[in-house]
Amino acid sequence: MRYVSTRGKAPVLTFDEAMLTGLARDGGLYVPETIPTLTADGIAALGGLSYEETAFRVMRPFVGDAFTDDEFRSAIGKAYEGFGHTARAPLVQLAPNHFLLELFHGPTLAFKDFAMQLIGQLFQIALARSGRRITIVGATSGDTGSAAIEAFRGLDNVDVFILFPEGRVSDVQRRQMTTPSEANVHALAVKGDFDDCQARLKDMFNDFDFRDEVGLAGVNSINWARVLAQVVYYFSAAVSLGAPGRKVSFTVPTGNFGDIFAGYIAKRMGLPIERLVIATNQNDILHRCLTTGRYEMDGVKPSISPSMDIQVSSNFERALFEAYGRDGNAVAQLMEEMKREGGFTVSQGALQALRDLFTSGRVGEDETLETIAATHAATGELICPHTAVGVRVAEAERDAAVPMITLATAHPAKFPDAVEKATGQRPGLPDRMGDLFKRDERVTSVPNDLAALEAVVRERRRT
Ligand SMILES: Cc1ncc(COP(=O)(O)O)c(C=O)c1O
Ligand SMILES: N[C@@H](CCOP(=O)(O)O)C(=O)O
Repeated sequence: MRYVSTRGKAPVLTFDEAMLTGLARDGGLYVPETIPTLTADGIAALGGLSYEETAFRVMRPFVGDAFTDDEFRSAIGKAYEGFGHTARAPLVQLAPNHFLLELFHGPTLAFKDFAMQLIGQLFQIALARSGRRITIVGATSGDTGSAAIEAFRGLDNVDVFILFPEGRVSDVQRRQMTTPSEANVHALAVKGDFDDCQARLKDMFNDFDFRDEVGLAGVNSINWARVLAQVVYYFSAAVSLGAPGRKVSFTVPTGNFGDIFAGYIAKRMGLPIERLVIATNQNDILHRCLTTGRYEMDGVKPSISPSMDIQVSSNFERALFEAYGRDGNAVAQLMEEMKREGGFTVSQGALQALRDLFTSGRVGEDETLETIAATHAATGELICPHTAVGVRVAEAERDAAVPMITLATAHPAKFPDAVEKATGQRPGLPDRMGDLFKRDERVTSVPNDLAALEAVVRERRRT
């Protein structure tokens, strides 16, 4: 299996190379050259299997020769053994034909653990083989950062630097990143928003001297392996509701577009998905784009679902690549225009292709609170604000005939203030995290400036 860049000008790589490379050297994102499919029988055979075996069968065709079957199985086994639910990604019924897919039973209580725990294992195998050491730099609006730290903390051959927007993540999220005491972990509070963090991260990848000097690697959803690991739970959920014999739809609370792009890959692989619904908070660039055809920056507005406070949605580039018939030049031009003018207009043909695949909805702050309250009143479930954005859009978009699965992307205890405001109940952290607010914090405040950030990485990384 080979991987090509969405901008068409970077070297073609194998799975492990693409995983260790992160951003392509032409600024694009790696995608598989072809998308493997599973037959209806192959999908039906997933029924009743463990999450781990499903993961192996769904992801194996994308991995090629990069890992042996034994290595890959062992990595999957270790990745999910620490999850707090035997099903790993259980489904809970919210209403007739509306289900929540709980993706927050991993070590840091958000869906990011599904991919990060796996790539942590795969990186270790690949690095041990090559004898390399790397510097991971990640950008986070709150959840990716702690998941990355959890997956890579304490490793001798990896340093992890996480850029997060100062003052714009929840207290639990910040403490998950600032309290680990391992010497290879560095939490950097950037004076800016998530878009600034992600832009500086991409600037670092495009500074080839720096990139090569520090052995830069990326674990954001820039990294294809992150997206791939998230494809699995679309299969496990759909099969448990009757796929391939029965169609299902998914609503996905969306920011950087990685999670819903994984759903698109599942559909391309043959999973009978009727609709993929994008749910945004007030940072609604994706909803506006699907509605108007114009993808235009509007400034990040802080919200009570802070992990989705994103405007420049990294993986949308992967969707554009598909919508433009895999034309890397066209994508490169759009991305240039975005950089120059802060927006671009999607061609009619590509817009239609996107609309054939995705529908969308936007949820304001009060509606998010109302949805947390209404869900609690109707079902007794406490849901996080991101999940609430999904539930609200799903309720508006779903039709009675096809089961709708809304992705519950984080544990409510990561956002206790919003949940308490809506329901009067303050969700508690699991016992193993009970001392989170007693631990010492270690964080460096850094300006939103490439040279300053690169200087911190150079100075702190171990050589
Ligand atoms: C809790 C939560 N929900 C939803 C999202 C959106 O996911 P994506 O960026 O893959 O669209 C994120 C992060 O991006 C998140 O942390
Ligand atoms: N919401 C994310 C933003 C970064 O997402 P990624 O999936 O591109 O790594 C976060 O919580 O950090």
